[in-house]
Amino acid sequence: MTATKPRLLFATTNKGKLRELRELVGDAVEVVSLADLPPMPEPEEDADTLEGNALKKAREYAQATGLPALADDSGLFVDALGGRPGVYSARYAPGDDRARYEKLLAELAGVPDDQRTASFQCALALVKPGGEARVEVGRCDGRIGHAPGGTHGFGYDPVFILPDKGRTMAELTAEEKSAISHRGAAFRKMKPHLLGL
Ligand SMILES: O=P(O)(O)OP(=O)(O)OP(=O)(O)OC[C@H]1O[C@@H](n2cnc3c(O)ncnc32)[C@H](O)[C@@H]1O
Ligand SMILES: [Mg+2]
Repeated sequence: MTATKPRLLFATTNKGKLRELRELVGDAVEVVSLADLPPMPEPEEDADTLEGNALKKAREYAQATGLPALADDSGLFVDALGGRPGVYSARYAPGDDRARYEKLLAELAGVPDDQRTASFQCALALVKPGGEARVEVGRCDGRIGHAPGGTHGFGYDPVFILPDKGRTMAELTAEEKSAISHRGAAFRKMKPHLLGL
């Protein structure tokens, strides 16, 4: 007899996140994405923490669909900018990912290497249809380069250097990224709770 796999909504509009989360979860659950459902309004990300926004997104999508929902709120925290863009990373500059990392490089022009430290941080929230909620966080430390490099990943990956590897996040394979990333770290803490759905 085969048990039915739990269904889980990956509540994100970001294709890069969706790809990474799908690979992380493997075939343990049946993944539903927003693209599989009728269009619904995007939650307003007006909390002042990643945890708050992740919970808000997961709650609203779980309520709207009746499915357990996993949402991700993440950002890049740059020490020389007092932690900016942080929780506002998606809204740091209008346009695409490239416009945002180009603005970051411009803002950091002239800042020496030892002051270019930064961290990617991720909050994952799981909300069940009954409202039960859980949040897990993950973090990855590195520094901002002087020019983009690499074609993998998404977002700010081309300008985020892993000092131990001497490569940017966008120069890693998907597997290498997930093994060390903020999202991979948060996911590994969340995984047991996904299997218990
Ligand atoms: O809210 P959803 O629909 O999930 O999608 P989003 O792209 O708006 O996601 P966020 O609100 O969490 O904003 C995160 C920002 O940080 C960037 N980001 C998140 N994770 C990243 C990663 O692993 N590598 C590079 N950039 C990342 C991403 O490109 C966004 O600009
Ligand atoms: Mg967003």
